[in-house]
Amino acid sequence: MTTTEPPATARPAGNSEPPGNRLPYGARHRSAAAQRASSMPAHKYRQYRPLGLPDRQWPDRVATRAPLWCSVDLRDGNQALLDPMTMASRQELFRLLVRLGFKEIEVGMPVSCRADHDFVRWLARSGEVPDDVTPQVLVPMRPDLIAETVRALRGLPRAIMQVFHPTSTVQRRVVFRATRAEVKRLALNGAELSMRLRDGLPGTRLSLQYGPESFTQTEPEFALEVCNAVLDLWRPTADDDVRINLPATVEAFPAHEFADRIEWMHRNLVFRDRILLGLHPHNDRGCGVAAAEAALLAGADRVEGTLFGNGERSGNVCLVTLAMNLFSQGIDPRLELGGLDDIRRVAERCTRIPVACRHPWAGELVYTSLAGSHQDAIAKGLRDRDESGSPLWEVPYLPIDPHDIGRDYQALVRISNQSGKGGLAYLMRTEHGLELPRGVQVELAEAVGREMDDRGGELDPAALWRMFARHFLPPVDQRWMGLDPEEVLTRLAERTGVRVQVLDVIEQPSATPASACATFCQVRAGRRTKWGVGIAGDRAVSRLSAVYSGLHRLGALVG
Ligand SMILES: CC(=O)SCCNC(=O)CCNC(=O)[C@H](O)C(C)(C)COP(=O)(O)OP(=O)(O)OC[C@H]1O[C@@H](n2cnc3c(N)ncnc32)[C@H](O)[C@@H]1OP(=O)(O)O
Ligand SMILES: CC(C)C(=O)C(=O)O
Repeated sequence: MTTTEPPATARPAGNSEPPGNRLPYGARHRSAAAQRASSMPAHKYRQYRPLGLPDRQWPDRVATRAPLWCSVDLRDGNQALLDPMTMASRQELFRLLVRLGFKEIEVGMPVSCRADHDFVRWLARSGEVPDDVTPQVLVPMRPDLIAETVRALRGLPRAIMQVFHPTSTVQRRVVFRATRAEVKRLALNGAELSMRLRDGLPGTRLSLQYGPESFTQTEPEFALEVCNAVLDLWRPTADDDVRINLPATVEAFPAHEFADRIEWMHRNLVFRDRILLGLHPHNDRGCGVAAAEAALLAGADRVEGTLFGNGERSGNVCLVTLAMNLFSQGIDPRLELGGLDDIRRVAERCTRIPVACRHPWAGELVYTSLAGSHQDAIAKGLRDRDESGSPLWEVPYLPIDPHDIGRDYQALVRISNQSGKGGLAYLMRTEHGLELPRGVQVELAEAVGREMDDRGGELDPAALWRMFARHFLPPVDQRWMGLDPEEVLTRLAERTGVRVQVLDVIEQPSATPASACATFCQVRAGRRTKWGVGIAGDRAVSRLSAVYSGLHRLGALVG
């Protein structure tokens, strides 16, 4: 498609007519139809108008490389904090971002407050900006503020200055009270001044970036008209570093619509082969990551976002999630996320906002399973991996190897009343060195399940051991010591009149604790069977204890 007109089906955003292609979700399903209408005032809101890009290409593409990342933690992230960052926390976060490998970092809006200004000046003077890192600053399209911003940059060898103004229908009407032509003039005046000041800033290579703020609530053809007008003015050469940044200032529609609009812009922007096309997604609908991923497939080169999605309202797009999503597909994320828990702690300290325990990839609980069948599958997957030595990670329920982000396997399985034998066996093996035979696993799971149903909560590995010991390791009657197990069984049978047998014996020579020998015996008394366990430094004692344990569990020890 070569036209700059939006496709025939596109209508300006904000039109109140319902779109023609609504999908009646569940309309033919009886139970869906039975849901009654709510009293929510949905009439106050309008549905977006789909752009309608019939020959869209992005759905058939797959990601092959990481985009150019730009962290806006120190600007958009900071601007959203109730308690903005101190100079020390800005410095700490900047150093972290550099360590992680960000090459472009928005460091503030120098005209917004003294702290932002001072931080940019600190960067210019401190020598802390590595040669391959470019700081970015943001400035509204106001001549006085642009001039002041350029002054704040002096001394920095490189910088990106992002000039922006809102273009949405509602902001044109209520904020600027201006026509489209007047808003376009505002853009051109600011763009012209930025270019002039850029060329007069000695010692600084200044890259220009234009952002039509509220792009998602702007008619696509107007957003394109303004962007192309700015580009026509800047006339980027192959050597210039010029960028267009398309923000989902407010996430206003589903991810596929954002991608359609980005693909349409990508096809119709002038000088497209000489500029970087960036995204700045927010997360109002909770789809910031999905929207960014789709829009990258649609032609964008660069993404602005924050660590763990801190930012205005529901946040900016989370760059950790985007990068980890690529990593989990076998693509180098070009960010060093190997110490994700440390990264999270620094971000939490600087922003004073906790990262949710379910946050993708980074949350405290995201590699932990409490459900029995999941625990069983994870344990089997890890064992298969040990045995096969395959370099590929294929463990059920764990999309990546937790080691890759610095977690150990200890917290993978946690015991609750939802756990089954697989999870218990995993913890008994990894935490206590006991390889429980399947029969013992089953009996332990029954016992643990009953107790956990009564007491609720979680059973940590030490408590699990205590419960195991209570059920399977009764103190052996001293009168038994030195006896032969077979002899004990014969005597017991004579005394009780019940036939007592050992059906199965499994020995584990060097179990922990204390490198003891563990013996598991399945014992039958009459028709009933139970497993018993003996752990002792001496093999014979261990075996005798196991028989004793089995009989004890059967209630067969009388007298
Ligand atoms: C989506 C984003 O995150 S954009 C970044 C938002 N960040 C911030 O707002 C934090 C920093 N902002 C500030 O510190 C201040 O708003 C300043 C210093 C930029 C301006 O302060 P003030 O001059 O007192 O203006 P104030 O913010 O109250 O009002 C905005 C004015 O600028 C205009 N304006 C707002 N945004 C822009 C813009 N991007 N370009 C040009 N003009 C703009 C408004 O129309 C309004 O004009 P008016 O005074 O004629 O009504
Ligand atoms: C100014 C732009 C990039 C922005 O922060 C936004 O639109 O959210």
